[in-house]
Amino acid sequence: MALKPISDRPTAAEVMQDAPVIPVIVLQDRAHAVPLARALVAGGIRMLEVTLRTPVALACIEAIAREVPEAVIGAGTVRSAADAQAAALAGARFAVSPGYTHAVGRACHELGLALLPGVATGSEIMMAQEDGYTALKFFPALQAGGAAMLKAWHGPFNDVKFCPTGGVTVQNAREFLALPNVACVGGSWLTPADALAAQDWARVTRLASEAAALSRK
Ligand SMILES: O=C(O)C(=O)C[C@H](O)[C@H](O)COP(=O)(O)O
Repeated sequence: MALKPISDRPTAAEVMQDAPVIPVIVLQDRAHAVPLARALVAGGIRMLEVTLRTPVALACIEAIAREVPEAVIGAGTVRSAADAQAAALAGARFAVSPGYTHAVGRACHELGLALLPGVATGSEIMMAQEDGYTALKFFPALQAGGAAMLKAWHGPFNDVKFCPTGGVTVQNAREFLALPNVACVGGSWLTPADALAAQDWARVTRLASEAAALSRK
């Protein structure tokens, strides 16, 4: 299947629309970054979020940006302006944050870095909207109210699109993806720690293909 070309600087909406799932990746080993990214791309998933949770995360982002041009690398767990700057410098083309602050919003805006800000309440949605963000991550999705919460938000916030993340699995993804205000979901299930440790890239490709085939409304 021919994939659509992606701009150098995708918007947050473009990041969310590319595939039904954004993989949330935790890398412990710099050597895993490139083969893992290639395995995901081979399965049809190219918007990749590497979380800034490990000491090798920025080096992994840099390696993927340099060596896997078919992927669009993003940084997750962006919690400060400094995180956003480091991610952009490493080559990240989008950022995902677990919560929202004006400082993170401003930094990403100034860097020209697409941001999917994390929100879990109406007030946080309003803060992000005030700063011009309308493509948001709902985190932690399952724990903060799940699909029922998104249905309730669709009334007052019907101009916002969400990427629910946190507790999403291949089993419950369909329920989220069927909602009109969900553009995609995020999750770590495509890149299980044991598959990475075993360097079982074929398993990652299978999980990615299965995720890429999930249907959206
Ligand atoms: O690291 C971050 O920036 C986060 O916001 C957390 C992740 O999005 C979730 O940990 C993914 O959740 P699971 O798919 O349930 O593992």
